[in-house]
Amino acid sequence: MSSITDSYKANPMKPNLIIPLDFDNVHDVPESHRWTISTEDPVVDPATCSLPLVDLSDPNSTSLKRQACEKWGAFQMINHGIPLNVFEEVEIQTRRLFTLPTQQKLSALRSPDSVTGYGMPHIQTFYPKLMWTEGFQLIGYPMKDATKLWPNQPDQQTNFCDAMEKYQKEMKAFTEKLFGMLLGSLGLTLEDVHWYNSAEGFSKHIAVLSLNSYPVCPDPSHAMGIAPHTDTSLITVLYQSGTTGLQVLQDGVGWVPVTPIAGALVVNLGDLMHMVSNGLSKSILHRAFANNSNHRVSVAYFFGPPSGSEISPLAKLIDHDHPPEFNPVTWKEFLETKTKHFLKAIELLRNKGAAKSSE
Ligand SMILES: O=C(O)CCC(=O)C(=O)O
Ligand SMILES: [Fe+2]
Repeated sequence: MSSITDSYKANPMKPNLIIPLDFDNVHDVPESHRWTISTEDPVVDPATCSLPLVDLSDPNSTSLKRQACEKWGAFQMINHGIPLNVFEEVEIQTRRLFTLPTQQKLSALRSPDSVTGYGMPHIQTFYPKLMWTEGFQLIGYPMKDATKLWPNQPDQQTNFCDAMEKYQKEMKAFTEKLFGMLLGSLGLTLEDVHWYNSAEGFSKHIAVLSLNSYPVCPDPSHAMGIAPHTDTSLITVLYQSGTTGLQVLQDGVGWVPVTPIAGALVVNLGDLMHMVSNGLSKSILHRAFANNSNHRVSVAYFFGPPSGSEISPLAKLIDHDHPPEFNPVTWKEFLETKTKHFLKAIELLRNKGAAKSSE
């Protein structure tokens, strides 16, 4: 954990960019938040093109998973085995947090060089217009922030922290399994992953939980909920609370809306998965919009390796015809590169020699 924080310390966010809009007191989209949404990549009709849907209980879904990794870098999944009340409870607590008065939420404002607390996503740094969102990030049991958010409500502090702890526990067990399954679809096993073997399995894995809020917006076509980005994780599991807004970019097709399916979760494959799979698994570019009738919330669990582990294409995927596409890097170094160079980070780590030798 400490070295993830160090990566943010190296590139702290401008303090004024961390503070979300005072959503309680706006009735229009201010100029600072008014986006011209490019139509270069059109939004496609979800009836004609949609993310793959993987039934995790289906033993024959391996090739679908592989295709989802390679072609999309994302999928929805059903029959994941996580009880629905876990999501209901995390959604109730998430909404409870974001409907607090603005001043109350600001009492838990994230500091510029930190990972956890209330504020705008780090990617705000890379866009000239402000986003129509607010977030709260946490690792573990967030009692320090809960006492600031609900200073006179010890029961609420505990209920919030307990729901978040339970959710992270479920997600930890689940993402470990899912990571193994996705490796399996690429012809690999957990034993092929050096940091899995050297760090007592997954016990030192780093994960961050991000609660996202997209308040009702008077003019959603001129506002951006969360701007296009790839996740820095190995895998991200996203609960999108039954509200539309998420879109993924499919090359040559356009922005594909991810229509919520009751009980389903979205999986995004991140930059680290792209690198360890030697480019086989796509790191998906995605964005999300607010809407003008419902307050959209989402809960993203970012699953990554132990912070000091070396990220490099897995040895089993490398041979004469498949040289390593990326130079080895620690997660800490990658995060530093990403917080500085954003979407160009992956290209900066590309092994230029491999590109030449495979030409
Ligand atoms: O709210 C969503 O659907 C997407 C959130 C997201 O992309 C993120 O937290 O990284
Ligand atoms: Fe994301």
